[in-house]
Amino acid sequence: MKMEGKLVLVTGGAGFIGTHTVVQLLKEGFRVSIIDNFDNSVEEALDRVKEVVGPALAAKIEFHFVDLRNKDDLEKVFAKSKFDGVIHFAGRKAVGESVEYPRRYFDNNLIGTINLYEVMAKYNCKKMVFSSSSTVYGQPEKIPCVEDTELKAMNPYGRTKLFLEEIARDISQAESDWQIILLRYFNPVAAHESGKIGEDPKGIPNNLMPYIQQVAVGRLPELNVYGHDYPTRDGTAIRDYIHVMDLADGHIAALKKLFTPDFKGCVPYNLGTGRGTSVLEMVAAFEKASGKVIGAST
Ligand SMILES: NC(=O)c1ccc[n+]([C@@H]2O[C@H](COP(=O)([O-])OP(=O)(O)OC[C@H]3O[C@@H](n4cnc5c(N)ncnc54)[C@H](O)[C@@H]3O)[C@@H](O)[C@H]2O)c1
Ligand SMILES: O=c1ccn([C@@H]2O[C@H](COP(=O)(O)OP(=O)(O)O[C@H]3O[C@H](CO)[C@@H](O)[C@H](O)[C@H]3O)[C@@H](O)[C@H]2O)c(=O)[nH]1
Repeated sequence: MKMEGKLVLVTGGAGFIGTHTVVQLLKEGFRVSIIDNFDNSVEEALDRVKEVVGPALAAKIEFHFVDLRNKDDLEKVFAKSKFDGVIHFAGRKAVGESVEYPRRYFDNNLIGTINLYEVMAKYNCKKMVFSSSSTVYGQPEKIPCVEDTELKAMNPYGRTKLFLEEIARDISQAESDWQIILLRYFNPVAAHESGKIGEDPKGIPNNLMPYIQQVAVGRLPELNVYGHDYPTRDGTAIRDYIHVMDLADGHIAALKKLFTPDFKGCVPYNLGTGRGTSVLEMVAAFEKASGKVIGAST
């Protein structure tokens, strides 16, 4: 299907998954408009995206420094351009922080997304790919989880994702012209092969992979391995890690599906590999690939 020239709005496009997805969107022929408030990213990430894609494709990116909670600013972006669809990454994502400061998560993730739906409706843009998370399955009794596994969020961050999924389902149920895909990511890791973009969160990383990376380059002294008595092969917790470029391609596939004439309603898809890796296996794989020893508390 020809995507040449279609204009996609990418919220949170300066972030980890956003930057990698923008690269793939441009390569597929889309034009990209990015909204970000640099809450967890830096402007340089967008310069790096431009370097990766080269000047011809870089000319197809526009950027708006906007916080989604500011509906007036958001409206100005929609008033300027007619978007063919939206990929919505923007939000906060740290589970621990969400337990300590739940209102931050309700404010950013819920209000920001509700504003986005309102403005999209007003400007008749009704195609959305939404960043959900495998966290909506809580601690599933049976793995691998499939899309109709029971949904059960276990912390404020997870609850925002679950609420936002319910909101998407309610909107598409009530208004049949919406087309929404909910992508439930497992654990995104790694970086673009150029090494020019990657995962570089502000402050001390919450996630395993960027933490290991910062130990490798000497920014952090050692990795604390959380938990050694899980019922797993080496006692450390197992996750399903998916390469961020595969995840980015998953967004292109989802977006293309929204442009097929027979797609209707709101549909969830898992984005993972179906394979589990323990924390210690992840450390060993990183050591092998990088040639560096990762100091880890045992
Ligand atoms: N990385 C993961 O492990 C993971 C797993 C499952 C789901 N997700 C979801 O995927 C999405 C993207 O995750 P990521 O890893 O790229 O995170 P990220 O923090 O790197 O990117 C999010 C981007 O959104 C921006 N942002 C946040 N709030 C905003 C607001 N109110 N207005 C405008 N911009 C705002 C941030 O500055 C950042 O650039 C998030 O919704 C996250 O919850 C991530
Ligand atoms: O310093 C660290 C950091 C993590 N871990 C462990 O490493 C594994 C992976 O942790 P992390 O990268 O934080 O992933 P999750 O806890 O699975 O949470 C991520 O994956 C979820 C499902 O996709 C998303 O919803 C969340 O936003 C995202 O933070 C877990 O067992 C952690 O206990 C450590 O041992 N030490």
